[in-house]
Amino acid sequence: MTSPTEIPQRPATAAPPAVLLEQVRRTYPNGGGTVAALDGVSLALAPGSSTAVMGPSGSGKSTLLNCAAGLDVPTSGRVVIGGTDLTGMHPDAVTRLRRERIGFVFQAYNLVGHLTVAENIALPLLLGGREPDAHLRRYLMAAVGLEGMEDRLPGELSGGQAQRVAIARALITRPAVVFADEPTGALDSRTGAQVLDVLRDAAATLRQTLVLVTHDAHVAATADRVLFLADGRLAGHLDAPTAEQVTARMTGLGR
Ligand SMILES: Nc1ncnc2c1ncn2[C@@H]1O[C@H](COP(=O)(O)OP(=O)(O)OP(=O)(O)O)[C@@H](O)[C@H]1O
Repeated sequence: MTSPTEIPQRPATAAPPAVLLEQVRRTYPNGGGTVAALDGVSLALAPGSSTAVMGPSGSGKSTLLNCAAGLDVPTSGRVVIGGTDLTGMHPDAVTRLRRERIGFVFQAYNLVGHLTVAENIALPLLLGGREPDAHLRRYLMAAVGLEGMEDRLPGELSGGQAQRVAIARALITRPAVVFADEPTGALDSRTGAQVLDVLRDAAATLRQTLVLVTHDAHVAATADRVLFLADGRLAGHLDAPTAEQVTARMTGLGR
């Protein structure tokens, strides 16, 4: 098993925010008018920090993640990833930036059914014309507890194992920022907790910035900061909170 300390680290520099949002607004057509899924959200996330995003259903959490990760385009406002402004960028350039600097873990795993575990993990690199780093791949397989399962197909995996593959796939490009949208939402609570430990430990080892949407106060309480959304707007934050504090704040938001 490869020691995490053998993985080359990103240099610690006085870097710009890993993620910067300025007055981000995203509207969708709704009947004759529009609905604002995000209504002027501004935030800055420090490199290497972990942030949980919480809020009632429909408050804009997924829209926030999708806009911040370049998967969706704000109607107005700016998204800046590690100093690179996505505003007005050609979609191909956004795709490249996403492949190189952003990892995304979805609730539904989104693995490619006819590719093996090893092929799924290597996919983001192969799509970008890069070869997987064998050393990092071995480290990630061990870190997510999938050693020996390289040749399995997604259909032969449990939900927890599939999400571990998705995590390894999100980290194989050594992204600066990892976004996870309810990554444990489809798992039982014990498996979910294990998968989350894997994600947190690997992100910390690789010094990645982690942004996580969750409905679980215990999960949120493991982050450095919890951001609360209501009706598409930021409705406060808590730093290093307990699960009880998070639950109390969510209750205050009407959940
Ligand atoms: N593609 C879309 N077209 C129209 N409306 C949308 C679209 N995507 C999201 N919305 C609306 O925007 C609002 C925010 O949705 P979003 O999925 O971001 O919320 P959420 O907080 O992630 O919700 P949940 O916790 O239920 O997943 C909701 O009112 C939703 O109906």
